[in-house]
Amino acid sequence: MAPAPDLLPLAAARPPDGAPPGPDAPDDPSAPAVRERLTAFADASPLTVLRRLESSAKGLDEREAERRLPRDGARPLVPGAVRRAAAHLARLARTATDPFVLVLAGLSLVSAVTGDPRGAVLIALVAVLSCLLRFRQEHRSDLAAARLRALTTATATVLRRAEPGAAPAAREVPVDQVVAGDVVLLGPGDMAPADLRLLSSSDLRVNQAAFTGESPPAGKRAAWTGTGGAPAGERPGLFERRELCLMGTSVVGGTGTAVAVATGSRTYFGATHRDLPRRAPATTFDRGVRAVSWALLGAVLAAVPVVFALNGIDRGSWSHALLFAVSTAVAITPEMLPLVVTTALARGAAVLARGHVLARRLPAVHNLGAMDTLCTDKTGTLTLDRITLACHVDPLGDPDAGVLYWARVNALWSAELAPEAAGDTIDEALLAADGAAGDPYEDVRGVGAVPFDSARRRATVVVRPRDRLGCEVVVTKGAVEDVLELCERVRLPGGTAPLGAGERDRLRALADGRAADGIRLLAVATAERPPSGRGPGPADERGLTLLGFVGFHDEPDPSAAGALAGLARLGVRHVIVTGDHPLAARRTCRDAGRVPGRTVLGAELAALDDGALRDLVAAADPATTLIFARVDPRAKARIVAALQRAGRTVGFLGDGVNDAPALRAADVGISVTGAVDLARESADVILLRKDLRALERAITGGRRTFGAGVTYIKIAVTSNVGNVASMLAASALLPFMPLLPLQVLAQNLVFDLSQLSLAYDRVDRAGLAGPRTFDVRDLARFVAFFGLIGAVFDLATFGLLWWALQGYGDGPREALFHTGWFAENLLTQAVAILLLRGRGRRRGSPRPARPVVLAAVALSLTGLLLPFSPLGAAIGLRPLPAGLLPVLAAVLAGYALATVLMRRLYLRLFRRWL
Ligand SMILES: Nc1ncnc2c1ncn2[C@@H]1O[C@H](COP(=O)(O)OP(=O)(O)OP(=O)(O)O)[C@@H](O)[C@H]1O
Ligand SMILES: [Mg+2]
Repeated sequence: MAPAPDLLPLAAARPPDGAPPGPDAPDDPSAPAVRERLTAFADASPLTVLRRLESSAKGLDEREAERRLPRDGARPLVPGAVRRAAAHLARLARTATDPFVLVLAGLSLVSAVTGDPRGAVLIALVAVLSCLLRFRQEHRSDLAAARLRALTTATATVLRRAEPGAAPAAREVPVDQVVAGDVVLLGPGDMAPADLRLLSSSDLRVNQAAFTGESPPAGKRAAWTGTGGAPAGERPGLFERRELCLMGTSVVGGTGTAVAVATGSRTYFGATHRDLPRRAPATTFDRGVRAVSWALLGAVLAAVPVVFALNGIDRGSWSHALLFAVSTAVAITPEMLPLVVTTALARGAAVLARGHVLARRLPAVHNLGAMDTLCTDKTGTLTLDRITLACHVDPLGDPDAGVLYWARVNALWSAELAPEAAGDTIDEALLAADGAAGDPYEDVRGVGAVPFDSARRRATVVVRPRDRLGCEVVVTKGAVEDVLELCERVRLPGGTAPLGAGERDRLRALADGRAADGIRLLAVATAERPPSGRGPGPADERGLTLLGFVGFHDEPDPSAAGALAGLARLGVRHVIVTGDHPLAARRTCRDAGRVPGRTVLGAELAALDDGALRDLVAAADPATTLIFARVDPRAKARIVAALQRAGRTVGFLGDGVNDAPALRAADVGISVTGAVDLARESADVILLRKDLRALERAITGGRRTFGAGVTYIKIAVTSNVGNVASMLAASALLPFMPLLPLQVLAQNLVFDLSQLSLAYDRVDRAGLAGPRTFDVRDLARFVAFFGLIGAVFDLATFGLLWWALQGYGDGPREALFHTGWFAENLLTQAVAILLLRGRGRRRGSPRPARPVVLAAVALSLTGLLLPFSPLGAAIGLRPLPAGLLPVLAAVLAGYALATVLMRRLYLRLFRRWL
């Protein structure tokens, strides 16, 4: 096998000053120490590095790797027990500093100071209980999420020998089993599994954006620059060192081999980031919640001073008035919101997992529900990526064995010289094709390769024919338009001829014709040159002569048509974003049962500014599929961003290295299990089976989860706002407080617990018909309509209670009034949950789930029975006289009837429910 191009003659290695540390050297985990160590590794020659790490270019043997594992590999950034304890503490701190808990703690303190120890203890209990509930739920969802993530961990390819003398073989191992001294093979889409010192490379480019924030990839070379002697101030930074690929960076193009010099917590990444900073943009749902929270905060700020003043002025006890005002503030806030949302999300993720869809991040479930546009690539998503050779033709379109021969030379030596980039389905199809003349393995010897990557859309090898001394052949194959640009001549049956403009047009038309038939056409071109003595670079692809074309079949995925039809029914628009030919994309689109719409080329895209691109995507016809063809990876991400600017919630489904930037930019990045590591690591959701129909169920699942959250918020805010409004009115009308502060809190707690059940409810089918949005105006309308009914019936209750309790003395009357209103509140709340959760059985809402029914029953029983218990007595409730029950029943019936009527009116007016 030919030597790898950038590999330094190892014998020339000279150990520089400041030799790098050996494998068993003690390590200082601080960032400066790590930087120092890595610099020493970069300064040293490859041979020195390998020697220091007691390894060789052939890799470690399995026994040695195993010996190093406990010390070196499988090392999480922080030991497991410490990490778990830290996570618990952090979670506890988070729940304990929740604003609601802080308010309760403050209230408890005020009660203690104002001489109400019983109140203080009760309030503290409420705070602790809510803390524990939330802690447990978050812990469980974190565990579930970690389990799901573990199913999709990345692997690395290392060279290992079965035993010390044996030949090395490439082996896939989980990233956490890579040890210092392991020789790692890098290809497009791989993530650096450790801090690596390159041993050889070919046109290697690495994305370091996670550290440097710069998106253009950085070129890397194994060449030893020997900067060891330079003064410290003039040394390049770690990321400018071309010899190093640091953990957390990923390969976007080219190939390389490298030795792992540091793993886990000893890496630069480990020293600087204890936790991977994954950008988690706010979901549509989060943005809605934030808007609601601000509105409620405004309501609290407006209500509290009024309540305080009314109760203080009227009744003289300012400390009591303060307590009451703060309790009112607590009553208005939907404290259970985070808990309900995480519970619903965890449930949603579990349901998705049953349908073989993994949510790597919980909030992605919401975005699945909100997604209104799905971008997909073509190859491997809409097609099966089962590529077979269809034709090999000369520039006139006639069958020609010579073209196939050179295409195979290119495929074989690409795979041979850059094995890390192997696995390309086009190359595999070429190698599997038989019937070609000559044996590229015997006739020529590879000198160097510039492997395929999506931005260049071509692959080049340089070979030396064995029968012709003093001659090298550059062989390029790739996308027709791109290769034609590089050609100066064309080989025709009579000999070669210069490639004029007319001839170029003819060749392009020939390629278009094939593409429209669904054939994937690659151009093949060669150039002869005297041996140059160095490896090839993109600059060598010059003065080529076009030999002809090789064409491939790629079967359409039979599940695609059904899946895309399903998406259309769900109201999700479809966009194709592909690196392939525009006509091939249109053909695939038609094969998948969709009408191809406007088709935009990568070159056109580059000429548009962001605003124009946004207008273009906004103007696309929703009934057709918008197509972007011949786009490179960065343009894919740009298209996603443009759709987002046009107000869409965008999903991106892709499996290639060229999809990674778009997967990250999308609201939901979706990938499949077979995808390259980089694509899977960039995605939020993974389809465990390669069946697009799973996506339809996942979207419905996302909408359910979104719907459950919205239902909770609507019901909670409606009843809280209605309740506080009547509390305000009562403060002004009554000679005493309508409820004692403790009673307000107790009532609030039971409300919240009962509303928790909504996370388990069945969702109104109408909520699944289209992408979910969170419309704050719609929420405000809902609250105004139904909160009003609540307040009206509260006031009716006040009047009736006032009238019914005439015969009692001042003290008992006040206590009974409190009890009556307390009971009535809980009963109406139970009715509200059952009636507001959907548009009604007759209009197609499903029956409430059992937890919801149980919650409603428990709520009613608490309202009726708590006054008879010691706990009720402790918060100042008295047993209700039997005579009051008919009064309560009448109000309740009135409330239920009014709500049903209002629901009908509301639906007629606004034609939508939750
Ligand atoms: N191994 C290869 N050698 C040479 N050229 C190739 C090779 N593989 C692909 N190409 C060319 O590069 C183009 C772009 O490939 P890329 O992988 O970016 O996208 P794609 O796989 O065609 O499409 P999609 O984005 O839908 O997955 C291909 O259409 C083809 O013309
Ligand atoms: Mg692809």
